[in-house]
Order: sequence, then C-alpha cells, then structure tokens
Amino acid sequence: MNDRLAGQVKFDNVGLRYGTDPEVLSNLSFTLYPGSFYFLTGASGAGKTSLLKLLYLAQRPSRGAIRMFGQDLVTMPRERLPELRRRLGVVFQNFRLVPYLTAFDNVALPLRLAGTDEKKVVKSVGDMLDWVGLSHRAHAVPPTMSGGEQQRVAIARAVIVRPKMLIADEPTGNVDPDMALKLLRLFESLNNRVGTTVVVATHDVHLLKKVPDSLIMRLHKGQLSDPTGALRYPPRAVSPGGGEPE
Ligand SMILES: Nc1ncnc2c1ncn2[C@@H]1O[C@H](COP(=O)(O)OP(=O)(O)OP(=O)(O)O)[C@@H](O)[C@H]1O
Repeated sequence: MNDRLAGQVKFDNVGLRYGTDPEVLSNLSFTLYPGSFYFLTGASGAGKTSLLKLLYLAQRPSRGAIRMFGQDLVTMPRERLPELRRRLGVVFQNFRLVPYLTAFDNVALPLRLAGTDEKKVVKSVGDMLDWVGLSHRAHAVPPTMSGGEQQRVAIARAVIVRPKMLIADEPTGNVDPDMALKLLRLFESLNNRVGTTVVVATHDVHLLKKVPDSLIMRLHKGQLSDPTGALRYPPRAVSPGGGEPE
C-alpha cells in the first residue's frame, strides 16, 4: 500500500502495563495519517501521557505492534531509535528544559545538534522567541522563568526543527487563554504550511473546538473511542496521489 495511505503511525492491538500492574492502555488499534491534526483527550489518569510516551519512543508496548514511518518499533534495535526520534518534536508535560542554558540556547539546541549554520540559528531562534512572546527573556535561564514562559520555550524548542510529527502533552496547561490560542495557531500553521502531523494531549475541552479540522481521540480507562471518526478513515489531508510531505 502507498505509504501515505498506510499512515505514519500504526498501532495494532497495543497494550501497555507498568511492571506487573494491570494494563493502563489496552487493545489500541489506530492509524495516524501524515499532515493531520489530532487531539488526544481523556480524564486525568486515562492514559494520555502513557500513549504519548509510546509515540515519542520513551516506552515500548507490553504487547501488540507499532509501526512508525514504515518501521517496526517493537523489533527495531535500540540504537536505531535516535534516528527516528530526530523526526519528532516533543513538548513534555514537565518541559525538560536544560536548566543551565538560557531560553535562547535551549531553543537553539536541536538546530546546533543538527549542525545548522550559526547565522541561521540566530535568525531562526530570534524569530521563534518573538513568535512565542519571549524575546525579552532570551537570556533568562529556566529556573528564573514562570511555568508559562518555560512552556513556551519548550514549545519553541520542539517546533524549531519543523518535525515530521509534533507530540505535545498538555502544551497549554500553564498559559492564559489568549496565549493558549496563540500556541495552538503555531501548531496549526506548522500543520498547514509544513505538513507536520500534530498530536496534542489535553483535558481542556474548549481547546478542541478551536481547531475545526482536528480529529479527536478520546481515552477512557486506557481504551480509545473515536467521536470524529479519526481512527476509521484516512482524513482530509490524505488523498490518493495527494501531495502532502511524508
Ligand atoms: N511510570 C509509571 N509507573 C507506574 N504507573 C504509571 C506510570 N506512569 C503512569 N502510570 C499509571 O498509568 C495510568 C495512566 O497515567 P497517565 O499519566 O498516562 O495518564 P494521563 O491521562 O496522562 O493523566 P494526566 O492527565 O493526569 O497527566 C495512571 O493510573 C498512572 O498512575
């Protein structure tokens, strides 16, 4: 099957348990299509972060199969995971910024690791900090920044490399509604202009209505339901022979 129609991520009967505890995710079978915008919702403890951890390769499933970018994650040797991770942008719930680096250097990190020319780094990071309203905090280090400021640095760092897939865990949890909307627009613009697949976990139901074309995946006690048909149909961005980037 054509890679686009086969999807970017495919879960087949996936389960996850921590240690010997009962499964926190059960029987997950779904496909994420390139260029689509997904919200993952569900009450606290429903398993959203656990599902995202499977997506950003921090956990392996206890059972079932996961394919990502055409590769089998379960049988893939550990040393090949970093190569796959480089295609992902991740906004962690607790930000995971480097505490001794400035906001500017945190955002610049993925570009510098990729060997980007320093002139380009300065321009891109400057533009990105401007977009998230943090130009004036460029030289601050995370311990001196508010939760909302740190969250915006984390988002800027995740999107600066224009990832194939952006995975964000409660990315608007620490900002006011105006900033939440602005950050969502940033994700949307990455989605529309660059074709990045976006997966945003949130328990804020108001956010869902703000992205009209989004698809909703709902977790309840580790099981998925599908109010918008996100899991059943290749969505609008996928048309046979369509031109969105892989
Ligand atoms: N590392 C872990 N070890 C053991 N149990 C865990 C671990 N991480 C999560 N859990 C359990 O898995 C279940 C799902 O947790 P998860 O963090 O995935 O939910 P969530 O929907 O993201 O919640 P929240 O919205 O509060 O962040 C919970 O019962 C939690 O206690």
